[in-house]
Amino acid sequence: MESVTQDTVLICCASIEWLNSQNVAMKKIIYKNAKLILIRNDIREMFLQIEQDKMTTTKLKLKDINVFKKFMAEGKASIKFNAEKCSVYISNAPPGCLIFFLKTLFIKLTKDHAENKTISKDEMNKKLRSHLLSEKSNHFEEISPVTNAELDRAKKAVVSKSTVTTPSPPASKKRRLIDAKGNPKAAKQLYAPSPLSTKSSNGIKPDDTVAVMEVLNEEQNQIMQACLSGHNIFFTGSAGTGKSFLLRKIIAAFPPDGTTITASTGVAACLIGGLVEAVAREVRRNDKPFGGIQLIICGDFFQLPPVVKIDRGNIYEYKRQEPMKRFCFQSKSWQSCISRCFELRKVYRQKDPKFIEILNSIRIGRVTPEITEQLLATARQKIETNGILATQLCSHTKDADSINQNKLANLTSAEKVFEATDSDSYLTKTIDSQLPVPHKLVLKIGAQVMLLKNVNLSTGLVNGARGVIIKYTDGFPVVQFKNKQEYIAKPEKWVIKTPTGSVLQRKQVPLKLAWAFSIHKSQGLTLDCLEMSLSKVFEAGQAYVALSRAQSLDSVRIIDFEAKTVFADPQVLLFYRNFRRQIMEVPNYIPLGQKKQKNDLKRTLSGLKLTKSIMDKPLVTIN
Ligand SMILES: Nc1ncnc2c1ncn2[C@@H]1O[C@H](COP(=O)(O)OP(=O)(O)OP(=O)(O)O)[C@@H](O)[C@H]1O
Repeated sequence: MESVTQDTVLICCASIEWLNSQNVAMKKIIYKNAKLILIRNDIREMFLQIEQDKMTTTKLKLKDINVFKKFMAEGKASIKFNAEKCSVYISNAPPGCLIFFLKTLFIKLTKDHAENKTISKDEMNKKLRSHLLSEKSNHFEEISPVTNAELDRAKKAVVSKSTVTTPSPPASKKRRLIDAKGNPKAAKQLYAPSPLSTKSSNGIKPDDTVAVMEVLNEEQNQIMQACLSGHNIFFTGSAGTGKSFLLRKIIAAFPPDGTTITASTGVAACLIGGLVEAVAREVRRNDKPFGGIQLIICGDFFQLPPVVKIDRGNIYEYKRQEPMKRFCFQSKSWQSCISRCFELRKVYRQKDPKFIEILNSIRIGRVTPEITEQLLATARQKIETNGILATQLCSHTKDADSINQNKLANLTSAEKVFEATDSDSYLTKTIDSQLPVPHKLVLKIGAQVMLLKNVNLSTGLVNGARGVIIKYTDGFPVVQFKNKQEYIAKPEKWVIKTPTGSVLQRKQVPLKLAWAFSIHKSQGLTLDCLEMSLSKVFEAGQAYVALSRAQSLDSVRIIDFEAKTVFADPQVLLFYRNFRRQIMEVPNYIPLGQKKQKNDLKRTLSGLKLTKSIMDKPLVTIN
């Protein structure tokens, strides 16, 4: 399917249904590969044009409409045209594109509504009359990009709840998250910039809103463009370089029906690399790798390796070899399947270059006496503020679970249980294994918790923010965060797609007990205030994962540390050494964030004639 990045065009499936006066469906047209375009006529009325193969075209006037966008994240929405008595049902749209398409629609209609208010009825009639009498044929053009002024006006319209001609559902029906002081949650979704561009594709100049922080950087944008042009991609990068952030944007840029999300570095990926790759070619009768299915693989192999069960009779056991193959880059088809590799270089989670240097060194298993000294010096620092205790990161899950249970039991306040609503109650365990949010959440006043959703980036209410339960309001827990912000935690929705393509959903209060986590469970998180004991870590990359959750050395307390427990998997070190070499030798391996230098590309690195720029990078060193 063609990928389009403008916010005024949407590629999706669309069906249009017309009703008669008794609200019975009279006619239905289905467009499997529809192109929806926002257009205007000569008198600036807005229309939705629906076409397929530039042949069949339907134009519907965007006036007196209702937009239903509850399932936008699944690539679905519908627009009801009240005057025409018809509805357009959109499905299989890339969710990111759908959000921006509807956002543009909303902003433009808000602007038109404001302008129409200032034009008298007489003026309007005059305009209409001259249009009808004009001999020119009816002329349509695509609407212009959203401007700053339009954006500002639309924001004000949201705040003042003006909804007369806006495409949003009625204000009373809108889900409004409020903070404990009764302030509405920022309407961030409507104003987040396009996930497909480094700056908003609308030409909206970044301002100081929440959205600006979420724009793809140049490195990330290069990867996005490579994905959109259909290449098989592998992208990597150290902790905090935005791999998960980018992956979410990539997922949002593809139509949901043809997109499956699976484990990236795990055993599943290994198996896929061998057996399923061949099956895919056979089934699809296509000799290209994976039968032509586009692969986008992302991960940092220096972080925790996949957990491999090696019991007798286990399906992973039968092909076990020494050394054990547990990374997807070890599979036979890796070289043939992946056509482009990228490495993200800009670290976002940490700002302090010294801390980043320490982390880079630990990542490859290298610990100097200075690093040990710096880490051990944190044992004495006080990191607790405003009643928020440090989260303890444990090397073993059972230690973390027992800390949380004991601490909760020690609180004297009454217990309150929050049960999730799952779309399929028989699949609760499957949902549990895929989501961070528990099915059953037991809280008490005084419980230390962590937020599991981005609620408001500008006020620091983000995934991973640490807080404490201070009271209940309307039955919902009120959390006070480290920065003293208060927030009423109402149920939020999580949607996951299983490998078979079915969609599962959970609604739950977005909190989790946070006195302690296992290091394995902390993967992927950014944490506020951390305490860890690193003398018992047992796995390659485990110390690196634990330490790299922190944003700075000031927010972490390392109780004990032994250099010998820090190590990297030799196979991973080898992979990255070759990866770096290939980056310099083969144009398909793209070093991001630096200009390609002709000489560098020509220069071969055999005989270890490494260029200075490579020598400076810790990844090429094997201890
Ligand atoms: N382009 C960007 N602009 C602003 N913030 C960004 C950008 N990219 C990523 N971030 C932020 O950086 C932080 C780390 O991102 P993310 O968790 O995606 O990193 P990661 O590479 O997946 O880390 P890890 O490997 O440790 O899981 C997040 O808070 C994310 O919002």
